[in-house]
Amino acid sequence: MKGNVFVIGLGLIGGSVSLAIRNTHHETIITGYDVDSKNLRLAKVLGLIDNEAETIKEGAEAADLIIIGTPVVQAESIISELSQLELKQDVLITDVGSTKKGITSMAGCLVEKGYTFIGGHPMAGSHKSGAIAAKPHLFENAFYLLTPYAGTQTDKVETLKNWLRGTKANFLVVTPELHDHLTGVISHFPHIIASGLVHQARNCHSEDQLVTRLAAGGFRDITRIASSSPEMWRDILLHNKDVILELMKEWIAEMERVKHIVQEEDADEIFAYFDIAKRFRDELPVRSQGAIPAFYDLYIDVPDYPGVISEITGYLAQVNISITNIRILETREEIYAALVVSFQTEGDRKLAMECIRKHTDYETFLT
Ligand SMILES: NC(=O)C1=CN([C@@H]2O[C@H](COP(=O)(O)OP(=O)(O)OC[C@H]3O[C@@H](n4cnc5c(N)ncnc54)[C@H](O)[C@@H]3O)[C@@H](O)[C@H]2O)C=CC1
Ligand SMILES: O=C(O)C(=O)Cc1ccc(O)cc1
Repeated sequence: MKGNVFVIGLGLIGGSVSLAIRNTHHETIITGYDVDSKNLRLAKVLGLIDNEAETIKEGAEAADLIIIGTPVVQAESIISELSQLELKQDVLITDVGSTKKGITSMAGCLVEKGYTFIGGHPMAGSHKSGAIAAKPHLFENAFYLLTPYAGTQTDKVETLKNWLRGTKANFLVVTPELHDHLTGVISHFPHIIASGLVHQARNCHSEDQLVTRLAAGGFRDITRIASSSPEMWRDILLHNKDVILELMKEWIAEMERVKHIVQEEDADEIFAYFDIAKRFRDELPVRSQGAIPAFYDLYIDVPDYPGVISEITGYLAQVNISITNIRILETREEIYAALVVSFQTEGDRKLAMECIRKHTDYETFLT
């Protein structure tokens, strides 16, 4: 497609969307704006955008597509600022925020002026931030939820999908209310629980320092999302307060039930609690990306000898496979493997597994 795209907020998400558009629509000019002038400069140097704008007005009034890539709280004031400007009448305005009800309701001021606002949420990301972390393939196979303002023509939604097709994401149109409920269940609330588990370990740590050593393996994995940006999660919780409070009520009731069956030593009910959860989890799709980043971890059962890590990384380097993380499991209780190597994509993990199998007889596992 041809035209002017304006991206406000060139962090991990705004920058990644910008790159995906740049890689697909070669005749498009992408202008960027960021309150952090160093980050804006970096976005230009890294090729995320073609031009830098000094103000929102400068970029917005020439734009055919405006993407708000800022945190959710700032997105609301930017929407208000946009509604005061003389935008092109057929401009499309979207955002990337993790919550949709508040932002879409705020966008009423744009709709009143005849502009089209379609809320957006590409559901993939990481704990990294800023232009430096942006990647064109961040959203590949991820869900990209769209929440058009009531009454938006479907051809506008199709035009937005066309602009965004380079993300290679799976688009789904939902209402802002459904969006906030679903993401509350599968993304926002799990972040509270992950942080809660870390708090519990921290409290125990003050009594017994051994807890941090024992927490190295599985505990680290299930609480990984607790290392995400505290600012971002603060804003998300404040924006999705009603849903979070409702889920918390249900969670507390469920925990009371678990407490009761443990107290009563009701073995059948305790078994059913785990069994029902296991069955539901085992049936969850594994192929597409969900809101919480996938692991792409490969477990390698290596013998314990000095130099084994460089042996493995050496084989992977020979075939140019990049590693994002490598660690040794201190306990072997759950899976019979000692080295965990993480990759950026499923493809890299598959190649790595073939490579290790070719060069060694170490067993490899996916979880
Ligand atoms: N990080 C993640 O994994 C995901 C985040 N999101 C959502 O995407 C949005 C952005 O998050 P990230 O890209 O991770 O954050 P980020 O911190 O990497 O980027 C945000 C950028 O917005 C800029 N900014 C802040 N206020 C601004 C303003 N008033 N005007 C112009 N620029 C401004 C910042 O300087 C920064 O460069 C948030 O709403 C978040 O909820 C959505 C999906 C995943
Ligand atoms: O980095 C994390 O913790 C994630 O779970 C990724 C993520 C964060 C926010 C979203 O709205 C969607 C995905």
